Amino acid sequence: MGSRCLIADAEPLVRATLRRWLEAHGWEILEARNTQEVHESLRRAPLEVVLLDDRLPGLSVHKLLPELREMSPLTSLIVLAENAAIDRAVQLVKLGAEQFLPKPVEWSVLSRAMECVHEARRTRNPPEDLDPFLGTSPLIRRLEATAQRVRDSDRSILIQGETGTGKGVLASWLHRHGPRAHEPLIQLNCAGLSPQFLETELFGHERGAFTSAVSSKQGLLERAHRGSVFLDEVGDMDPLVQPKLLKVLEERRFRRLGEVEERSVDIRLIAATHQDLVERVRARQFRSDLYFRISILPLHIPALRERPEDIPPLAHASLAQLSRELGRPGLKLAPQAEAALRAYPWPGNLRELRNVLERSVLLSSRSTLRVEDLQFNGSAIARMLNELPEETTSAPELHLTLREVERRHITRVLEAEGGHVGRAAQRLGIPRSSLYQRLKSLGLSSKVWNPDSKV
Ligand SMILES: Nc1ncnc2c1ncn2[C@@H]1O[C@H](COP(=O)(O)OP(=O)(O)OP(=O)(O)O)[C@@H](O)[C@H]1O
Repeated sequence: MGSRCLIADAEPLVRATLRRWLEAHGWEILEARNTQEVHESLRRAPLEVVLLDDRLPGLSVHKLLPELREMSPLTSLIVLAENAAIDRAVQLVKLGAEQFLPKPVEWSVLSRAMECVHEARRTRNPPEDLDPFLGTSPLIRRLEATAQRVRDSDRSILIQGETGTGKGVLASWLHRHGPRAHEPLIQLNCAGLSPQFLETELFGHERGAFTSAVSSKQGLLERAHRGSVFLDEVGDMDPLVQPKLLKVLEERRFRRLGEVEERSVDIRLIAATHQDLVERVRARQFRSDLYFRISILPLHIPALRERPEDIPPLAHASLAQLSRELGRPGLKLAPQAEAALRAYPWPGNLRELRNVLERSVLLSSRSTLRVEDLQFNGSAIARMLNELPEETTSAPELHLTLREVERRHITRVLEAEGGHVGRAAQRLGIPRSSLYQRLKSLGLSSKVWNPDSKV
């Protein structure tokens, strides 16, 4: 799934034209015809970008922009306007717009604007005020003890952990509590970047290095001089760029693209990956010399399902933060809601926990969330349920095949048991091994159950 962009414009033709171009460039598109629909879309799902016509019916753009800024601080707001006077642009930026594009929009201008959005997201620093060691489990205590030991070292650190476990949050903590805390921390996500792009981002280029290099550009390494570089998804780094990174780590030297002279740079590398790097080395996709260099000090963040006792304190911390951000004081969890959160397997880890709570708070007016307020609908389990055929009201289940009924029932029981195969098997009255066989033969993907769960 691509990044999400909302096109907010009253003109169907404008929406259709922008949609076609943006979809062709990998964006997932939502549309809004007025300001009310903009609010609804933002409440339903997180958005990376809103392309906002400044004459959208409903609230004036002067009122809407500050509201959207507050509702969703990480969404990029780009205003499209026919009146492209500079003082107007300045005014809109002051109100919270990130960019201002004159209408009719030229594709090259839009392309640059969307690239800026991607760039800002790739290099955006992780939130600084989160405590990466929240919880009481032995696993998280061990991680804290190891992190405390390595934070003062100047060696590279490798953080491993599933998606959403908080690798970026830990990287930020390591920088802020390390010897380079007063110097910059520069972040780059290496996933999906072509070797040329990655190289110019990291090392910069000289004027004329390639056709579109009309001026010279400083790379991220130079910007991070004396500070730290956080390379997220380092396992995805193109093999052509890997030896150049190794050279920086070993010799502290590099060349900008198209430059003859070498430059020196002093950085501390914090790398992160959700992949098994040893496996990548074995498959010859990651250089072994670079692996040994960056994995001297490895830190592993455990998945949330391995430490369910940490879920309640993490959920309470997220609710306290949401209380502040959304102006909803006293947000709490009812005991059953807390138990439901504990039982869920959280394939998307802390990020998913935060998203589920945010959605639940936005869609409920209660300050103590009950189990029925919890909005797991973005989760793998709920998606599976939604994919199942609708029940007919007159004769429920009669139109279903036996296989479909079985599939539906097993999915429901697994959902009720938070993806826990052992407990689901007990409820179904069959051995765990038989349930695994049924899951396989019914084609239920491991996303709906927790592969590590024990009876
Ligand atoms: N210690 C924490 N306390 C509260 N929330 C957290 C914590 N760590 C992470 N989160 C939540 O999870 C989100 C993802 O964190 P982060 O980007 O650090 O994870 P990640 O492991 O680097 O993810 P990815 O593998 O996708 O790069 C954060 O934006 C935050 O909402």
